[in-house]
Amino acid sequence: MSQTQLIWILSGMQGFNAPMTQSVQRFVKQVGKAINTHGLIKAGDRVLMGISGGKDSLSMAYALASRRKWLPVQYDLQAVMVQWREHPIPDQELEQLDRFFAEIEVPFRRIPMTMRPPSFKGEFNCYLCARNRKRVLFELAREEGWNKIAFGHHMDDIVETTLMNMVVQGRYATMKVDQEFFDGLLRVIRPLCSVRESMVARAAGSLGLPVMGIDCPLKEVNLRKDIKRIVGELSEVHRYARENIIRSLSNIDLEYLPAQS
Ligand SMILES: Nc1ncnc2c1ncn2[C@@H]1O[C@H](COP(=O)(O)OP(=O)(O)OP(=O)(O)O)[C@@H](O)[C@H]1O
Repeated sequence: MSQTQLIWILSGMQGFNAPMTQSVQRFVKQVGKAINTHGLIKAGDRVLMGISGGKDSLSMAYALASRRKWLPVQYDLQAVMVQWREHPIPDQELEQLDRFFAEIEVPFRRIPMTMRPPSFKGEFNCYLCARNRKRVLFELAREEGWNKIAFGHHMDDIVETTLMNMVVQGRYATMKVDQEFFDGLLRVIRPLCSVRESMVARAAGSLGLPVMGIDCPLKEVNLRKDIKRIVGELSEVHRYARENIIRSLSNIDLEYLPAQS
């Protein structure tokens, strides 16, 4: 057996602990930059990571777990998936997730929940789903003393939310990178805030993360999909359109605001 073959076999055995490829290194570095710029994770923090099984939250888990290995700053991590009974996940996918989290040494919990209680009569939508999931995670954090909840929203999510608020609600508002709740007892953080979706996708692909095919009947029809296409078109007009939309959120020139009608 040649030396190269041996290295290849050994790195395969290391799985998610194998040396990082360049695209993964770039991704983890960009996450670290956002964490440092916004002071998102500090020594002693207890961080609950919301895991959907999609590429974003799994990549986030990988980045936060990897950084913890080489940083002098220590923090606790736990991964939690709110598992909707209405959308059962195949056993094989669950096993792959369990294996991934065991390898990156992060405890992983699944909390089975019902999306629509029998008392619910209205029409279900993405907003209600996200609100239910947040409620479950907030309750868990309060009961167990986790002081931060991390979500895998990336730069494109933030840009899309900004445009959706402008177009649909006539509001210039966005998701916060670091949001305080209950007088600062709990904070919601978004460590992927300055990473483009394309960079997350490249890292997830290169790592071979066990990304689940999420079985949501609303995912192909929602408004976000249209806005995503428009953001893509804007970035063809200007390659830094996404970054500039984000910058504009803290660079508002009030002089140009029209009088309120
Ligand atoms: N079922 C869930 N349980 C726990 N956290 C969740 C769940 N679904 C979503 N989240 C958290 O909320 C974030 C945003 O959710 P959204 O449904 O918008 O996912 P997304 O942008 O497609 O990201 P992902 O690729 O992680 O699924 C996720 O990145 C994750 O951190």
